[in-house]
Amino acid sequence: MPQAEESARAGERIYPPFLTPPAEPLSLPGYFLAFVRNPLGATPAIIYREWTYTYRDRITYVADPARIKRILLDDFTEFPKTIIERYVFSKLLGRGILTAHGPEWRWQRQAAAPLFRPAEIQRYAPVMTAAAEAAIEDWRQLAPGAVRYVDRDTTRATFGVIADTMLHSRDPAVTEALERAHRDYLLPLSWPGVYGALGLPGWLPFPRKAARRRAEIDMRQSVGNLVRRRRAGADDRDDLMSRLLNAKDPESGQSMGDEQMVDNLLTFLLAGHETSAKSLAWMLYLVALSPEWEERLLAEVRRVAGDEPIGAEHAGRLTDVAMFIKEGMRLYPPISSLARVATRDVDLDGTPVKKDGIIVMPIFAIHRHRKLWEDPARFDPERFSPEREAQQVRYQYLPFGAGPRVCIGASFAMLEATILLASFVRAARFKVPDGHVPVPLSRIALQPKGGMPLEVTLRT
Ligand code: HEM
Repeated sequence: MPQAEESARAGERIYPPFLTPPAEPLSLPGYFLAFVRNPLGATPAIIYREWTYTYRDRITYVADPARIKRILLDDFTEFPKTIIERYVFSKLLGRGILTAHGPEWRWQRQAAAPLFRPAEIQRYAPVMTAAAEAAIEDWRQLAPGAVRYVDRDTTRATFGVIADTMLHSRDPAVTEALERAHRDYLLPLSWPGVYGALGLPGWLPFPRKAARRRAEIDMRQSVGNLVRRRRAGADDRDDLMSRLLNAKDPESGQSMGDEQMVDNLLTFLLAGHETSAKSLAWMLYLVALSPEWEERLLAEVRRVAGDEPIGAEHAGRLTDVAMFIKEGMRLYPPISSLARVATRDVDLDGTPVKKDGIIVMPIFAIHRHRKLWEDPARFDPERFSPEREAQQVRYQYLPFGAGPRVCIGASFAMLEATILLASFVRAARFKVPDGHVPVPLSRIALQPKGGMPLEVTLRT
């Protein structure tokens, strides 16, 4: 069974915890069980060192940047998203921007795109700064060194940011429905995932399926109420909600109905905070593991921002912070794999893939691939110094995906991570409780299993 390995330190070298992949190809029941427990544990070891690997004629793992470019960019219409997304998300996210295809996807993407232009994103910075300050304010109530599940703090902060920037609303009903969703929706998530991957029917039962369905209905209802209230009121705020309400499909001339609005708002609410929250929790863990980088980040933040609240005007100059964030997302990519389906029999530069075959791009493994990274398991933000980053191939580093379906929120997420991480490091010290080793667990976002407890001590 895969195990999280102890972080080992050899001098300055830090090897943060990893999940050992299965060395031998798994039997079908073995694959199924491993996937349900933790999809990362089903990723075969061979794909950490070879470019492709086909499992039972059905799933082709691809780690090669050139082939990935072809799938995600050059021939992207031939490799759409898979039935896995439909099984995992469709009742919740319907046919919104994340799950739709072709023209139906394109116009929704175009409708949302203006909100993610660089100038717009800068405007969201004060909300991000306020979210960081609020988390730090909570920590002020703690005794020095108190153990805190920092993933909960980062989740509260990033949820607040997305709700305030995209919806201008912190409706308690929406917050509660989404909090419950963590328990009832995310945990049984890998069941429909493995059904989709192995081509099994989606109606098969799985544990807590009814609770999951209730969570879906709950989340949709609470966001649906928001949409109805906005339609009813005279509200001219320029946010995601109003952009989407005013957008029109160029083919049909129709605007979005309530259901499609809910599809998209939920997509942004979930895609826009869960990933950022979990990656920030991993980054605070990495800060705690590396006193050297803690000092370096602190010195940079003080040099650039002094005691001022950290905002967009500082973010561009926080270059060590940016390197650290990129390395954090290399070792713990919030989305640990991407999947696409072949629409016809295809030869992927020597690797045959049958029509309807699933192609998995295992980002977690690609980010630790032996042919792509030197000493891949080592924590080393210097990999992302401008000189060394320039030598990387675009498609070897994929935290935000690539091609036309690249994460629309990538710059938003980078600014948010910079402001939050810089604010947190300047305000507090973090220590890993004795003997604690977090295990990476893939559930939409890559999370530390059971949460991320850290001892937090405010700097005076
Ligand atoms: C660290 C934070 C984040 C990470 C690592 C991340 C990662 C990703 C990845 C890998 C994809 C591509 C999925 C695929 O190709 O199958 C994606 C898509 C998407 N992300 Fe993000 N994301 C993050 C934050 C955000 C934020 C802050 C937002 C919104 C404010 C957002 C909204 C979306 C949306 C709407 C899509 C679907 C885009 C499309 O299909 O056109 N994400 N994200």
